[in-house]
Amino acid sequence: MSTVHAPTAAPTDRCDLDRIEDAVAFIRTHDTAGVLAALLPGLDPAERAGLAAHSAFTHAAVLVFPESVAGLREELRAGGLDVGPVTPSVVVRDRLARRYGRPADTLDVGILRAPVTAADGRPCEVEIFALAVPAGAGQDAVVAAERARQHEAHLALEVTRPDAVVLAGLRETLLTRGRMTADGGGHNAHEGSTVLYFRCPEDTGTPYTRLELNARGAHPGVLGRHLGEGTPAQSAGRGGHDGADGHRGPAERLLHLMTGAWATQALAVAADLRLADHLAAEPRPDLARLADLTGTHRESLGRLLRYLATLGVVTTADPADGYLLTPIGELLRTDAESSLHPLALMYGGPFYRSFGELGHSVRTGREGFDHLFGAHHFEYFAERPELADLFDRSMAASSAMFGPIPGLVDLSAVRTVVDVAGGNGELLSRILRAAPHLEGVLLERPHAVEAARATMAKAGCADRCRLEAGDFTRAVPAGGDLYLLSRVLHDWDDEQCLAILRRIAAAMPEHAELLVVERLLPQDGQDSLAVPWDVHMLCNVGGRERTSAHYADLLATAGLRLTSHTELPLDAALLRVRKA
Ligand SMILES: C[S@@+](CC[C@H](N)C(=O)[O-])C[C@H]1O[C@@H](n2cnc3c(N)ncnc32)[C@H](O)[C@@H]1O
Repeated sequence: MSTVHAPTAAPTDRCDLDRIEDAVAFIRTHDTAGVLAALLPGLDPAERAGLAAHSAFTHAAVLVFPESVAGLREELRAGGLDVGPVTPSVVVRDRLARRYGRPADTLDVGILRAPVTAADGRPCEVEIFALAVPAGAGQDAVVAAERARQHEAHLALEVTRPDAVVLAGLRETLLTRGRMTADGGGHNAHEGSTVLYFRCPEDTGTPYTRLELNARGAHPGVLGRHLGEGTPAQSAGRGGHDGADGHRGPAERLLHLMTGAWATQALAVAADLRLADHLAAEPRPDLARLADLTGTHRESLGRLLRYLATLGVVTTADPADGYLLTPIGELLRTDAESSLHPLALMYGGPFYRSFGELGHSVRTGREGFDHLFGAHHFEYFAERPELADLFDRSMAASSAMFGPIPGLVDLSAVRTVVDVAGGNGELLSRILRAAPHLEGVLLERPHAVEAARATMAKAGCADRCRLEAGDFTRAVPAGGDLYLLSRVLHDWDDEQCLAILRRIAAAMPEHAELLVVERLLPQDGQDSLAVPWDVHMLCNVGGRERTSAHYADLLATAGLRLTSHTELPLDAALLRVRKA
């Protein structure tokens, strides 16, 4: 296929056809070694050659959204791609259903496969997952989020002579040297094969976010270890990194869990010393140089760096050659986009001290923060400008979760957006920037309004945004077309949430929509950042994380209706709400 041409009045969106075309071009220009170089830029040539000797590139996969899967097949065939018959996809359909809280039977996902020759002349395939989106199907949010995040785009390797030792070695190299994360897998008894899924590091520079490693036969030992590896959140939570924990016994794992607070403090000290900034400013500074730059005790700093290396924050082949930041460590730079530097100081500072009062919270149901500091954290921070500023910057640190929101909502008919407790204005400014016809109103407590003013000015939206100092339990600005309530409800118990939601419902005109951003507790015991953050809310704030069903109940009691929810980055979700 030279180009995928959409026929006139093509039902399939051009961007989807481009994505397929890109996948075909990727296959044609890559052999196995090329795929490994693209996905694993951190590997040295010998490691890459070792992997390439035992595996072969088999396919590139993308997810697209035609009006009909059969129609897409015809378009692709007309464009010269030799597409085989459509087969239904259960795995991707169920993943989409779980991700977006939709019934699986409302999602029609088919698989199309077409042969494409790889750069080395070997036969490969492009694998096209197609979710049929007929006009008016109400799948806009799913389509927008998947196009933005490309969860299903992946590359696949086949282990050429699979045995348990080879498979274990490949897996180990991908996890430890390739900085990939275990992301599930399974044994298909019907096909007699084992598949291990990996999530790629974020800096690969390809649109492919996952790698699939297929091996003929059953490999229960390797598969069991891979499944036990868990998600990145679990790995971070237990203080280990990469694949190392998969090989630890129960006592070692428990010791790592028990000493998680040491990792919190090591990160906070690294942040306080601005180690990441120093490591980024010079090529591979060595220990003596870093000790000079940070004014620290050289030998002790070396010991801290060794610990940070085991946490996956810095790396060094030999300390004498100097230290480098890993992609995780890069996020501690103060100038990184969505830098987590302020959060490292917050979780290692005031919230570290108050988390020591968790026992009090569990025994009494009351906040550990108030028990230690004598005031609710909002009051305590409000009276201490330095802490209030750190809190605002901490909230901004996880604002990556807001990225897809302007693309998920049709803003064309909206005129006024009201952000209730909008914090430093990060979310509202992103929405105002995305649609220059919009006017914004941001309600905040008096001490927080100045931070929002600075954000609006920086975003060039100051003249389109009114800042109101006020209290959402007393009044919420009326007459908006779109209301935002981001990371507010989790700060409060159900009774207080109802008071806030009733104020908002009273202020909303009939046509208005409310967007709620929160982390959702999983209903099925799965891992999510919402789970540890729920305990943080209990101890430090007096609020809680909730399931979508819990939010739906609260909203209904306040005269509102949850219409859908969509995944956002960092395990957050966008809940879309209308008046009941
Ligand atoms: C967790 S922050 C979320 C900020 C912002 N919406 C975001 O997602 O970044 C909660 C915000 O609620 C504000 N807040 C707390 N009580 C309030 C009240 N009674 N009226 C208005 N805002 C309040 C706080 O000042 C804080 O900025």
